[in-house]
Amino acid sequence: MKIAACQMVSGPDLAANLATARRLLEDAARQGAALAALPEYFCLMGMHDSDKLALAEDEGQGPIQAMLATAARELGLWLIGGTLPIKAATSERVRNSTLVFSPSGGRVARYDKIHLFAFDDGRESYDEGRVLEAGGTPTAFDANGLQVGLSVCYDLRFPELYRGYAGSALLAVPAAFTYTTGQAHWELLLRARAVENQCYVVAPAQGGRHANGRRTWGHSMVVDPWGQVLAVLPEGEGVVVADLDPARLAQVRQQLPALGHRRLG
Ligand SMILES: O=C(O)CCC(=O)C(=O)O
Repeated sequence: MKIAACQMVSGPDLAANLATARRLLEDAARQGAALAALPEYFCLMGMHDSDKLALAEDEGQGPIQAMLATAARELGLWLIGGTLPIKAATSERVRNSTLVFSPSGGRVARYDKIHLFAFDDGRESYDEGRVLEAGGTPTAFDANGLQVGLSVCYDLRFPELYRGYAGSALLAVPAAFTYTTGQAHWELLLRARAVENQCYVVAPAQGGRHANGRRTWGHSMVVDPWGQVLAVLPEGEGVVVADLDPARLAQVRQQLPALGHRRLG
């Protein structure tokens, strides 16, 4: 099964971002991908945190979700819809949500980012807790018999989330890592999650200079269960495609049966 990670440099214009996402998904399908993933906030890298509130959709409604469902159906893809803001049920804040659509266009899973990013090195500062409400439910879905565990960006730093997905064939990590932290940790963490859980990792990212002045690290990639980077795109818009080979997955787990040697839960 070919899997694709789409890299974007999203800006504040929703229509432009949706058009770019669609074009990249078409490219992924043309390259033979059966599953494609968009990055965190593919629909918006706004000028202010509060832009997310203005764009937030009710679950099951709105132009962003309509675009994802249509693209999945028309292109025949399992589509991991990066993230988009979904209105929280009981507060003014929003959830940072990944919605997954099957090739028939039906929504099969929703995962809300659990760990909210905060960073301040005196030059850059982020605090997602200002507008986001954290999710609390690890979520996996089944794509043609392959289990896929969901996560978002900063979640990558919390290995216990992925341990809960142990046995999955694939981990998905849509992201918008900062340039600073990405340069230091992105590949290291992705390869660690792949090696320790003996599975493939698909990591679509934001990568470049955004209209809001922010710079993201990019390096969207697919990693195999041995920790090898199969495909990577350093910066700018584009698609990376690699083969998820169930035989390779079984071989790694058989040769080094570490998943079966866990002693501490
Ligand atoms: O963990 C990091 O270094 C970056 C995380 C991030 O940018 C995010 O979660 O949006």
